[in-house]
Amino acid sequence: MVKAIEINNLKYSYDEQPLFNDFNLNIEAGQWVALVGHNGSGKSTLAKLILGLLVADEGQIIVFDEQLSIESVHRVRAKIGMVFQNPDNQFVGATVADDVAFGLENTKVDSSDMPQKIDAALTVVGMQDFKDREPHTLSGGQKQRVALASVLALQPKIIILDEATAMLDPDGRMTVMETLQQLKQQFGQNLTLITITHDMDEATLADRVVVINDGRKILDGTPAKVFSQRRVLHDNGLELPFANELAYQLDKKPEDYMDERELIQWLSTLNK
Ligand SMILES: Nc1ncnc2c1ncn2[C@@H]1O[C@H](COP(=O)(O)OP(=O)(O)OP(=O)(O)O)[C@@H](O)[C@H]1O
Repeated sequence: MVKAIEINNLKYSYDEQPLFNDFNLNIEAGQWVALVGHNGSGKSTLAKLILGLLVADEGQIIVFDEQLSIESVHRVRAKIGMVFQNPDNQFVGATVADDVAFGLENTKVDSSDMPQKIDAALTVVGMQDFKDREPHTLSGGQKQRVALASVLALQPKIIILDEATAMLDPDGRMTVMETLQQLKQQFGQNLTLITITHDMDEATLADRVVVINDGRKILDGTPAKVFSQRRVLHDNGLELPFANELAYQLDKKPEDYMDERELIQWLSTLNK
């Protein structure tokens, strides 16, 4: 197993107020991890620590065998792409293609290779036909896919999406999630995804769900394992995914986890 991220005995305090105290987390290369927790649980802080935007008080953060330090922070950051919540705050270019080019211009990519790299990144997210469009004319979901293309063009090994769908309508959310599913299929072991989200339905799409609260890991496992813990989730201010809550209300036990497709199958058998 190749480790993408290894966090050992992490301690971090804001103004003497401890948030992480002996926090540990290992993420395998190629894994899609949904990091969930209610407001203020520490998700964004963890992302900032992994990126070296905040410096841990104690402990180690290792990204693909390289320990994060003042000396290594630029090399570590180059392995990680970030997509943020507000699609409108992520554009600098006059067109979609300019925008993808902007990140590439800061790298050593030969300018003659740029058009091909821009096209390739936009194709991966299904936005190649929009390359001459002005970003402000796109929908929220399309903007986030372009933001993903800009990150992908830099060939990161890890992409962290911090509430990247929170400002999108259901359609936009769905297209971004479908894009992530495609990325996972296409890149396999070569791309690790971390989605920070309040949306439990989105979290069901990940390989693994990590629930944190007050900087502590509360649950960690497959969606089936984590979402069978209805009581624990409620105690930590979280809901079940829609399909699970509905199944529960229809008298299924919490441990009878089913995703949306399985719920539909089960409901259709009740109808017969
Ligand atoms: N710059 C800061 N100075 C002091 N405290 C902070 C700072 N940033 C965050 N905190 C505190 O640290 C805790 C964790 O915040 P963080 O933003 O990591 O949580 P989160 O899980 O990402 O929340 P949300 O879901 O609302 O984005 C909160 O109690 C927050 O008030």
